[in-house]
Amino acid sequence: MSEAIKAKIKELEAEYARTQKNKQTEGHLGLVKAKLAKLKRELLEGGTGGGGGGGGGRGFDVSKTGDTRIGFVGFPSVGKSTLLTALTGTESLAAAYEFTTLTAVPGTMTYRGAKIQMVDLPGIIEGAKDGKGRGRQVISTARTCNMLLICLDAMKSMQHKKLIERELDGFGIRLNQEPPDITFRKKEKGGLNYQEIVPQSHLTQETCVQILREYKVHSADVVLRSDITVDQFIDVVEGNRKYMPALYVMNKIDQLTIEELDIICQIPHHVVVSAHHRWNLDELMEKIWEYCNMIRIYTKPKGQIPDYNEPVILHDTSPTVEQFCNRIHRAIMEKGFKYAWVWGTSVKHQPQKCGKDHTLSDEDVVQVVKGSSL
Ligand SMILES: Nc1nc2c(ncn2[C@@H]2O[C@H](COP(=O)(O)OP(=O)(O)OP(=O)(O)O)[C@@H](O)[C@H]2O)c(=O)[nH]1
Ligand SMILES: [K+]
Ligand SMILES: [Mg+2]
Repeated sequence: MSEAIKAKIKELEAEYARTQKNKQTEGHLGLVKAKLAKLKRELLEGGTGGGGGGGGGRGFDVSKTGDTRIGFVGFPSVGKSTLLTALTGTESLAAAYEFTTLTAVPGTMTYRGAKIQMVDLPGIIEGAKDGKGRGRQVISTARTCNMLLICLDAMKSMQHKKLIERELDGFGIRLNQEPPDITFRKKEKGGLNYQEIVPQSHLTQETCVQILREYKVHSADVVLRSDITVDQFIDVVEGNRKYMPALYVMNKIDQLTIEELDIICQIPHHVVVSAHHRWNLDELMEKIWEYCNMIRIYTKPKGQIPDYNEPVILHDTSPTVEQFCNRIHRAIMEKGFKYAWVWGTSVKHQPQKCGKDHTLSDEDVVQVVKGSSL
């Protein structure tokens, strides 16, 4: 069954490769891509060892603790375990042979009051997403993280970066990409309502119709608010994509010359480190904080001083009071939230009475006032 799917994928990939890319063929190519996306999903969901659904495959059984979870992904022996030990103090066996780490090893650290869980993972190899090694388990666990550290050996070919990206991409993980700004809503009837708010350089109504037909969707609202690619459109139709921030951690820089270092520094989203010598880990943490969009909000119980030791961590550049409340307890918004007193840079007056839609800033202090407490 999976052999048949793989053969069909090969056939479609060949067709895609030999078709000229121009305006006339765009619709057809879109259709080929949609067919490919569908088949690849079937392959992932149907393969051995996978739990099916939710992107296919089951991750390692590591309970999530703390505010933020960061996963280490990379080829064998790039130094993931050495890095985990250097950052968290949790001993994860490191050695000069490949596949030293065979399961997920969590470690924790506190940074600027946030409790960060770091998860060292087994090395992955090419073909991981199709079930090679523990790849699918690794990538499934990676999907549960707030952010990924793509660990690379700075001495090795940068081809490895591409290979890792392809493996993650094949599992529905989109690195350092925003979800496309479009509305896609399936309907019972009424045909396709296609609207371009922004002119499209890749997608046309015809391509859109063809792709949706492949998914047996005949009626839908499609509103395009940004200029997107055919692949991005298919992502939205497929659903279940995971958009994650990622940093490329270029390890073992102690082995490089200055000239080699200069070249590596051109890679976007990179941080150079030496896990072994603990070089540049400060910058790594600084960047992790930035990439995870971490914001600290201090809670202030009525009549008490704010709790500056245990900030509530939100992962958003502009979180609202409502998001803050939901992070503490779901029931707050449902049961009697009236307003919040807010101190800090997000407000003019100290304190200021704010509604649920008010946008908070890093290090604001918030006191929630509930109806029942009056
Ligand atoms: N020179 C140098 N060697 C390093 C550095 N970090 C790790 N190593 C070495 O690289 C080898 C592999 O390190 P590990 O931490 O086991 O690598 P890993 O990525 O966890 O490997 P697997 O678990 O097998 O996938 C070990 O011999 C480490 O001592 C570094 O910054 N510089
Ligand atoms: K190793
Ligand atoms: Mg390891």
